[in-house]
Amino acid sequence: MGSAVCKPTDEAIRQNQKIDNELRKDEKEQQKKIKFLLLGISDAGKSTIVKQMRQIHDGGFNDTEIINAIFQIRQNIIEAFKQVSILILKNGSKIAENEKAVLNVFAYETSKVEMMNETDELTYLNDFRFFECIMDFFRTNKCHPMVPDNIFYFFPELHRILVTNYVPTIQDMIHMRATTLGVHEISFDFRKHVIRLIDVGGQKTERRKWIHFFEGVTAVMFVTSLSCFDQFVLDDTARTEIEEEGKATDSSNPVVLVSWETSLNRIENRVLIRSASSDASKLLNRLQDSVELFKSVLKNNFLHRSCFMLFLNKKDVLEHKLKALKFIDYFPDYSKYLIPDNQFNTVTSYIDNMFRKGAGGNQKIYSHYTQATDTKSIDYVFNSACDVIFQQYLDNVELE
Ligand SMILES: Nc1nc2c(ncn2[C@@H]2O[C@H](COP(=O)(O)OP(=O)(O)OP(=O)(O)O)[C@@H](O)[C@H]2O)c(=O)[nH]1
Ligand SMILES: [Mg+2]
Repeated sequence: MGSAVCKPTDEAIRQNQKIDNELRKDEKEQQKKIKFLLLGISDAGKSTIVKQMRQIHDGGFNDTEIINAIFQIRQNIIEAFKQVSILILKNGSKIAENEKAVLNVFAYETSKVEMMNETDELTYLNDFRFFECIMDFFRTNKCHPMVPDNIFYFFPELHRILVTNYVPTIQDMIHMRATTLGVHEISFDFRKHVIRLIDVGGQKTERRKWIHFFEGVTAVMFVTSLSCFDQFVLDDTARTEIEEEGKATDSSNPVVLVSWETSLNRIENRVLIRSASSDASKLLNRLQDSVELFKSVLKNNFLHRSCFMLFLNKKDVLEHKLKALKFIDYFPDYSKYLIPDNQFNTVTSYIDNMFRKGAGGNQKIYSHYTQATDTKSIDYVFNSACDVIFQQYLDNVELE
């Protein structure tokens, strides 16, 4: 008795082939996808790089984003004015009484400004920008550790921005600050590949989410701010102590006395200025924090096959800062370095070395000095970084 073999019909064969082809196509598509992870401390410039990539490769911003930006940018301006007001009031310089009253509103009752109707708010902001003390602040400062960097771009543009029919330009969108919460992804075609670019929040509370995205990462783009060498945050122990004891507003506490919340992020970072009275042991330099973070990312087992790109960002802000501040005052060890002058090239090479010291012998790190707000230069740097990443990626694929 012969066994009955069920012969597949032509239709079934065709269906099978179709499924096989689709699976192969999916596999190829997947291989073409390259995963880039942007990591780094808060305010380093990660999201700014994403915005530039969207602008260059992904059709730019849509209308809804542009409308939202009108309010976000105005909020950025109010927050910056708050910091500037606090600085001027603390400085104790002579100010006219009527101006002092307005400075006090910006410094300590910002919500009053935020609650105004649009016309009143715009008038209030427009009057404020012509105060002698405010104009003087922006005449003498091109950056300040307590004041968000973007206000130095926005201030000369306020005549255009503080009007009812304001429409943000692309440059305005790039300079706008919005702290990243959660994890965001964009993808775009690049050469023969699809790049998945993942942006995370850099605040300490956000960092615990990162690990969930570490698998299959082709390249880590670690972004750091070169210019944060004069900024401090409370170290973890001090922050816990202060928060637990509810002393956040106690002016007798020497650390809190010099702490002012900035728009860097409203949730957890208080950026501090070191003062003679501050307890240095409780302060963590933000550049040092960034170096430590880089070391811990490098050590992560999930990332041992990833390519590491270090973007030493905000080079324009660093250049300004070095005209007013001595790097050695913040990093005394710099005195032992080659020729420890205050020149941009020497300082940046020292900073680059600080990051490299954390790398193991066989881990290659490619670094770039960047200004993420400059579209042309970030496009150029991104392309050069991709040349290396793709080469390493193809070498790895061949080895598999
Ligand atoms: N002048 C200057 N400003 C920059 C540069 N890069 C970024 N910025 C500004 O710095 C601010 C912070 O940049 P973001 O890209 O939001 O920083 P981030 O790393 O995403 O910060 P988190 O989302 O908090 O992790 C924004 O206002 C940017 O416009 C730069 O190279 N030069
Ligand atoms: Mg961000």
